[in-house]
Amino acid sequence: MPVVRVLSKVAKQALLAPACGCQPLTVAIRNISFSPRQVTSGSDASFHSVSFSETDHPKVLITGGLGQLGVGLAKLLRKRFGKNNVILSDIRKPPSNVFHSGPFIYSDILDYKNLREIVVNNRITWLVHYSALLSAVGEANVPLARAVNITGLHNILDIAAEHGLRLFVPSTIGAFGPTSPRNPTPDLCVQRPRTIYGVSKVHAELMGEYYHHRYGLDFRCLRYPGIISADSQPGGGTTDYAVQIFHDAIKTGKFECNLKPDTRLPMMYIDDCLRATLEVMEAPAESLSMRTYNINAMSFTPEELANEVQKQLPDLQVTYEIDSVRQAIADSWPMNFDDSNARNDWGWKHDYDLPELVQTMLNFIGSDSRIAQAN
Ligand SMILES: NC(=O)C1=CN([C@@H]2O[C@H](COP(=O)(O)OP(=O)(O)OC[C@H]3O[C@@H](n4cnc5c(N)ncnc54)[C@H](O)[C@@H]3O)[C@@H](O)[C@H]2O)C=CC1
Ligand SMILES: CC(=O)[C@H](N)C(=O)O
Repeated sequence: MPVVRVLSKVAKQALLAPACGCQPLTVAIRNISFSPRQVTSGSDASFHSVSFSETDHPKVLITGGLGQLGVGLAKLLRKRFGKNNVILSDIRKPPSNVFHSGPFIYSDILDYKNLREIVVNNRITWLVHYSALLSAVGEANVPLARAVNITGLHNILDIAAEHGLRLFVPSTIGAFGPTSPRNPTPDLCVQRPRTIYGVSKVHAELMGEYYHHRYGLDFRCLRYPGIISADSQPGGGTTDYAVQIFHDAIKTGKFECNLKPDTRLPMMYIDDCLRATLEVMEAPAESLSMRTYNINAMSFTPEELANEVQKQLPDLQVTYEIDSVRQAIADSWPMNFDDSNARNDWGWKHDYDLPELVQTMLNFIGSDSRIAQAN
């Protein structure tokens, strides 16, 4: 009898066996046609929560952790759960300050066995899956984006379901498209994105929710707006202009914007984004009426952002040289994001609006460049 069928039979017998106080048999989801963690539809979502009663803190693995968001998230989670309880991973070589700030491990999400080994050997309980190719770089390399964002996600889902992990996968405003309502965009509406990035993120939302209902996976997902950060560079997205303007304003006093001046997009300062991520991961399962939420802070156009920066740096010169790929993407994305479900269900509240964002970014980058000049 083929191995798969033997495993399937053993697992079925284990499920059918009378209650004996034994641990349920955990069999790799990949090797059988159903999961021992399978639940009937309509069952209480709170059943799915990983219990931390045996340990004070979750043990967290962050994939794709050397991008714009991962290092900041590791810092926040390490403050809360302890340095050694949060492992950053990526396929890139970490800079020395990151390498020395806490555990770092090589992990290619396309290597399923390596992922499983990391999860098992480190007794991981939470997985934050940040690896991805963003919207603009995804359009430049569709086969790679498809592999990382879709095949990689399948590996992550299977590992998380097999090992009973709480799984966070970020989605994005890019999961909506030209036929979605754009002003505002609610949680539930038509989603027909026109980028491989958007298609892969809708796929991630649906697969995560499916694994939640089918296998009891504790899947949690936030659709982030464009994220703005001072100490980490964005990885090739459509909203990158809103980070670059601060660096150019301070370094050269000139900024060439690749989107039209009136392109309105939802945006958020990184501290709000990372705090939202921690909050939704810590939210009691019974407070989550959904598993994928929009979160928002502000919406602005390049012109409005430039005007706000010019209040502090009046000499800043802004010109526009439109990138047609990015502009087409931005024109299909939400202009305003409705995040009322996140606010009602688990108390989401942003701290930074446009004036605070601009002040914080200029202070941060300004003090960095003064230090660099002094050295
Ligand atoms: N930064 C933003 O504005 C937003 C980000 N998000 C999502 O948040 C997550 C993190 O975003 P960022 O940090 O900005 O992305 P990023 O592009 O800066 O970083 C992604 C990381 O994934 C890594 N990676 C690529 N292929 C990999 C592989 N095969 N195995 C392991 N790692 C691999 C890269 O080396 C990179 O460090 C992504 O899933 C993104 O879609 C969602 C909305 C907005
Ligand atoms: C909004 C995002 O998902 C990202 N910053 C991008 O522009 O691709």
